[in-house]
Amino acid sequence: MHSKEQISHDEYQKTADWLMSQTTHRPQVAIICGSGLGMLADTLKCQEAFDYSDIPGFPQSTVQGHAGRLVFGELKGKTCVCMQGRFHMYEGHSLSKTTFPVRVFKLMGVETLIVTNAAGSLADGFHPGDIMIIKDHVNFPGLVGMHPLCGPNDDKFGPRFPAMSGCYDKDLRCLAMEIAKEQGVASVMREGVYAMVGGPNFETIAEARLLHRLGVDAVGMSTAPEVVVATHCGLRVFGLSLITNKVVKCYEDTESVNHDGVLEVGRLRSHTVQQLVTELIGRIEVNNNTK
Ligand SMILES: O=P(O)(O)O[C@@H]1C[C@H](O)[C@@H](CO)O1
Ligand code: HPA
Repeated sequence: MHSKEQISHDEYQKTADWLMSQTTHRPQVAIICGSGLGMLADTLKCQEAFDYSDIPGFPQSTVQGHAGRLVFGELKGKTCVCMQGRFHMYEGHSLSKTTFPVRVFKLMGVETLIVTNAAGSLADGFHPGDIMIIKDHVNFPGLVGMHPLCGPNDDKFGPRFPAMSGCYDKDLRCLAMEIAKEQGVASVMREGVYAMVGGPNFETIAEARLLHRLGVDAVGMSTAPEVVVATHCGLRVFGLSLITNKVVKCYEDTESVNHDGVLEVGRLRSHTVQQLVTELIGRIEVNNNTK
């Protein structure tokens, strides 16, 4: 894997220009769908969709539950672009490729990024089916230099040393919690810290215990690089983790997690997640996209 592959500004621009030549939609909000959460795109009206394989420069999705389609459309008066399928480091993509669409969205005029993922819970009191608003993250690969911003900095996107202290927008987190209360789903809502690990294996019990002791509430294999790149280029970010399983922390526990189970919880909670994200997008303040 080339974790430090460099992608030039021109390459991002070419993809953005190609997409803008193929659709008249000018998105204000981008959504990245996590495992089993691709149905978020189904809510978009006046859809135009592109297979990743047809988009110049786009990587390909290889994971079950990640369709590999970029869907444009309207939702509650906002123009959106939705990734039905994301790219993970463990698929062998470089981190630049993993986060490639985020910079393309920026160049297309997107202002707000909504990231979703499936995650296992470590926090006591979190259960499968709960929806965690991401308050902050621990980017484990990033801490050891497997980081999408490694290499020469592209000043056109952002500064060499970006701050990450407020990377999950506080107002959007409050708004989402308010909406959840109005929709009568407050009892399944949580807020917490997401940690990204490299995957693709699920955690050992010792790893689970370590993460728990470190104060991690939910663990997954994505999202942090996308959020880092989005924050670097000035996008406002909101993140949700759907808790699909409890991470096994006891040697006596006979339960074990698998990807089909992860996807199944996505299906079961699809309606709730859709309702929440739809209403949030409806209430997000955006400017006109003049690209
Ligand atoms: O794309 P996300 O982070 O939602 O996918 C999670 C992590 C692994 O890719 C997979 C494990 O079931 O789901
Ligand atoms: N660990 C890591 N990634 C995950 C999990 C998990 O338990 N569940 C869904 N994605």
